Amino acid sequence: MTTSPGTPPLPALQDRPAPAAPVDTIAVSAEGLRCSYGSYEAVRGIDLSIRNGEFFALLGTNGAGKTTTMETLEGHRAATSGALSVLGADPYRDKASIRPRLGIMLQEAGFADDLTVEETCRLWLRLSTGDPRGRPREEVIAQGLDVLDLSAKGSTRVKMLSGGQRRRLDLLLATANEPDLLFLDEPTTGLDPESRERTWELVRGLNDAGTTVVLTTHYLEEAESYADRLAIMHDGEIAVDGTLAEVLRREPSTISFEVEASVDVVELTRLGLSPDFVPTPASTQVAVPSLDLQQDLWKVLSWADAHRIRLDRLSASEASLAAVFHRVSVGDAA
Ligand SMILES: Nc1ncnc2c1ncn2[C@@H]1O[C@H](COP(=O)(O)OP(=O)(O)OP(=O)(O)O)[C@@H](O)[C@H]1O
Repeated sequence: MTTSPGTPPLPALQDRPAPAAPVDTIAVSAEGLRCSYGSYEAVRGIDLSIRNGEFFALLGTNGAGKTTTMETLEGHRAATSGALSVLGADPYRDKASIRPRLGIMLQEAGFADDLTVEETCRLWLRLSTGDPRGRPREEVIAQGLDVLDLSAKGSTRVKMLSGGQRRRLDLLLATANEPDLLFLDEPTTGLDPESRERTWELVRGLNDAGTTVVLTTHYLEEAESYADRLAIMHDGEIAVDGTLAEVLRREPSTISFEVEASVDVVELTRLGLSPDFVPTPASTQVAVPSLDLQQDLWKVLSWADAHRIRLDRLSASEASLAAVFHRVSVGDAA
C-alpha cells in the first residue's frame, strides 16, 4: 500500500482503539411476549426494545408482571408465546451461550449462610471464568468490595450481615463479570441512603462503560435520575413507555397563580385553554392544567398583560412521574 506525502500512516492494528460498543444495536427485543402461571396470564403481550448501552427502567404496580418479565428475559422461565431475543439469542433455549455475558440480581439472593464474605467471593471466582473486559476478576471484586463498603466485612459470615450488606454483596457478585447486560430486580429495596448511593455509583460506572441495564424499582426517583427510557406496567401490560420527557408529556402540566378578588377568572375560559380547566368564580387562586405548557403560558401571560392583571406566585410545573404512575395504576378504575 502506498500513502501520499502528508497522509499519516494508519496505526498498526494493535495500536488502534478498541471499537466502541455497537450503537443502536438491540440488546433485548420482545414482541407480543406472554407468560402464564397455569391458567393465570401474568404478562399479556408486551413489546420491548432495549438498545445496547441503554439504561432501561421497568416500573409498575405490585403484581404488574415486572418480575415475571425479568425472569423470562433472564432465561429463568419460558415465555408462553411471543418472540424474544436477548443478546441475539433465545434466553431460555440458549441460556448457556449468553449466561457469561449476563449479570442478574434477583429480589432474593441464594448465598451459603455459613461462608464468610471472603469465602463467598472466592467461591464465585472459582465458579466463574474469564477476566471481564481484560481486568483480572480479583481486582474487580476487590474494587467492588471497596465501592460497596464491604472491604471490612471479609471475615464476617454471610448470615451475620445486615439485610443491606447482603444486598450489596449480591450486587457485587451479579456485576463482577462486568456483564454486557445487567438485570437488577429492586436492587435498593431496604438500603439506607448511603448504600443506595454506593449501589448507583457501581451501576452507573458499568453503564458508562457500556453495560446495558434493565432495572425494576419502586423508587420512581431512581428511574427519573438514571433511566434513558422507562416503561410502566399494569396488569401484565405496558401502559406507558418512552423517555422520561415523553412519559411526562402524557400528563398535564400545571400553571398556577393568584389574582386579586376583583379579577374575573371565568374570563380565562375564553382563551382556548384545556377543556379540563374549570375556574371557580370569584376565586383568587387559579390552577390551569395544560398539555401544551409553552402555548398556554403565552395565552395566560398575554391575557394578564392586556388587562393589566398582576399574577402573584406564578408558577408553571410539568407533571411528575408519580402523577403518571398514579394515573396508570388507577386508570382502569377511573
Ligand atoms: N409462581 C407463581 N404462581 C402463580 N402466580 C404467580 C407466581 N408468581 C407470580 N404470580 C402472579 O403473577 C402476577 C405478576 O407477578 P410479578 O411477581 O411478576 O409482579 P411484580 O410486578 O414483580 O410485582 P411486585 O412489584 O409486587 O414485585 C401476580 O399477580 C402474581 O400473583
